[in-house]
Amino acid sequence: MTAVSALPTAPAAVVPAATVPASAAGTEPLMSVSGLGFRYSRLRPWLFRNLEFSLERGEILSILGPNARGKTTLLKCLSGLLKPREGQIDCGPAVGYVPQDHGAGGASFTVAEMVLMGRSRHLHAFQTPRREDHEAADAAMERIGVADWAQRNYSELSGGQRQLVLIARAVASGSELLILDEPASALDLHNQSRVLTVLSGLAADGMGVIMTTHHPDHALHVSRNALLFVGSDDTRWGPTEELLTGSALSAVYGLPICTPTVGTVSGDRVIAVPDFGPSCRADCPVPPRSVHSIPLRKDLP
Ligand SMILES: Nc1ncnc2c1ncn2[C@@H]1O[C@H](COP(=O)(O)OP(=O)(O)OP(=O)(O)O)[C@@H](O)[C@H]1O
Repeated sequence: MTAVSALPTAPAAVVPAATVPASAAGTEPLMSVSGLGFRYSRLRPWLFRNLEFSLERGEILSILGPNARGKTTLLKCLSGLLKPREGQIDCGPAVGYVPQDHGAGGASFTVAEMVLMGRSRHLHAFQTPRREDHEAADAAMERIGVADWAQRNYSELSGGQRQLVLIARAVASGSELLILDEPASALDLHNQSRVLTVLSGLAADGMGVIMTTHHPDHALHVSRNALLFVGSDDTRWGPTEELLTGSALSAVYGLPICTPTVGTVSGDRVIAVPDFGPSCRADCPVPPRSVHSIPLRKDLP
């Protein structure tokens, strides 16, 4: 296992995993990962190496990074769908995995049947779902807000609706650890809020949640800790506000991003605002006030 100290020096509060206390409360982490590395073959580059983090009960960990950097691959390793090339994953509970691909395939199941499938790990082969399985599925559909579609055909739902159904299926599974690949990517603003609220509620109930997201705002909103893919051998884990700074996000995504604190109806929030550049329409009512220089990845502390 390569020592974490081999990583470039991280910002002061973004401490290397090995020095992070397992838990302020002294409880066992739900999942702990050390020295994790993966590449699809010897001929392909490493997507990540020396990856270290842990997740406690009641925590939502957000994973961020550019496209094709290896986030889905990491989730598949954490869910047991892919075997890491190196390192170790210690995980006690069963994991509920919600994939990124929401294609309906040729399936002609109802929403209720799809959610009930989440109970399969509680059943023997060919066993008919019991009353408690139906109750768990119904409760999950109510919680996620998809109960009204119970008898609709899953394949006829929109992408966003299917995303909510798959989250309900994972909730119905009763897993203590949910791993979700971009759970809010196809959702409108109201449903993004609904999913973040549901995930926060599950965490408040003592579950652990790991999700990928392309929305720094979502991470800042619900996650105490985040994991940021900076480069193939530079993956950082730390407190969200201290990891997802404007300069770090600008360097990772290659465009100026600032992170102001704004007042909202529910309190002050740190948000991430990207500057999409000269594509801004000419009659934009607020002229740009300053030109940011984008820090390069190599310049990150
Ligand atoms: N089965 C596979 N065999 C070989 N390469 C793969 C396989 N699956 C994914 N890859 C490659 O691994 C890299 C990382 O893919 P991955 O889906 O993990 O990225 P990601 O960070 O989740 O991307 P996105 O943000 O676009 O969803 C990509 O270059 C992808 O083409």
